[in-house]
Amino acid sequence: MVLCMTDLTAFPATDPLGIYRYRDGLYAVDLVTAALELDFFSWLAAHPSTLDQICAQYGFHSRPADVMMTLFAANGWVRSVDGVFHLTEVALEYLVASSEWFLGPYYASLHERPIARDFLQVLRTDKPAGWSGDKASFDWHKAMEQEDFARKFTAAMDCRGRYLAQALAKKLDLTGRSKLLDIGAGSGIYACSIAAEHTHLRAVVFDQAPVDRIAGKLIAERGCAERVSVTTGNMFDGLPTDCDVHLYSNVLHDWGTAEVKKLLEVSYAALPAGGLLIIHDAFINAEKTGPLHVAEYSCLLMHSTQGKCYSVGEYAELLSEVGFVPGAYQDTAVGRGFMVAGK
Ligand SMILES: C[S@@+](CC[C@H](N)C(=O)[O-])C[C@H]1O[C@@H](n2cnc3c(N)ncnc32)[C@H](O)[C@@H]1O
Repeated sequence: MVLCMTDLTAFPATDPLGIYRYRDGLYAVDLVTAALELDFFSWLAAHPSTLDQICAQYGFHSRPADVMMTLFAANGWVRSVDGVFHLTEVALEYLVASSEWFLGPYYASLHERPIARDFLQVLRTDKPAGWSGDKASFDWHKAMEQEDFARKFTAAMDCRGRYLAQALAKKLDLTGRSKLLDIGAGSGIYACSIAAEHTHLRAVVFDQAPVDRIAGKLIAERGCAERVSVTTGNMFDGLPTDCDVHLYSNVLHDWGTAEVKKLLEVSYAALPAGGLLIIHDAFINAEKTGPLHVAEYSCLLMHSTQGKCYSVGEYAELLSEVGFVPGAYQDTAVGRGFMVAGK
């Protein structure tokens, strides 16, 4: 019997990197524009500073300021020496107002771009753009409970995952594992692709309404319903206890550190001894100097959610605090990768 009507193990013939990258990196230019509007680089040239000192000087919060400095480090515009950020030669030549090569005025016409304006707010409030203000008070997490928004957003995650999920599935070692829980699964594309690749495995797609219904329909259409089921729930309230593998794919990056830690705790409580946790996401490297693609994507997440792209080191620290034993990080495709941890 054919379990998956769509062949979720087949790989496309060409590399979509450039197409993902325009979408992922869209907001980075607006964060650079916001910093230039504040003449941030001229100040940093005269005052090499730690992240805390930068936050104190500008009234910034550490999450958005960290995303900003990681973007500048990934571009090679700042270098951190013992936690103190210094401008590099290229930034001193082109980003400092007193330099004859200063390019600030070239960006001045971009100051009024809505996302650049938003970034000034997010840096100062730590609130995702539109959440705090009167702009129709858009709340991404609330919007996901509405049928129309959830359908569109889930379709976006699904098509993105069609390629990424296979790249992940092919690299995972799930020997001896029996049941995977895909938490905040969206359409279930990751659970279906992993089940297609690892034919001994069953999977459970865990999400909230109405995404659960959307997922159920797509799983059936893909012919995967025999081994992939759907469970509805709030992931912060507890998880099914009959799975020996947990997957968080592109979920933790939507949340602040406190919520990430809470989700890891919920997973730790639900997994059996010897259980495996997989974080699939876009990771900043341990030194927080890149990759540039991920540093750019982190700008978008910082703008629109409570999260960001966390570094390998930040995840390892949180996992250890909760009791997991963090494992190695591995690249998959288009700036993504995964990290495993054992209970
Ligand atoms: C960014 S999407 C990731 C979807 C999919 N894992 C992927 O990699 O494309 C985040 C998902 O988390 C789900 N989610 C958010 N809050 C949740 C909650 N409290 N309980 C369960 N699922 C939740 C959303 O409905 C959404 O499907």
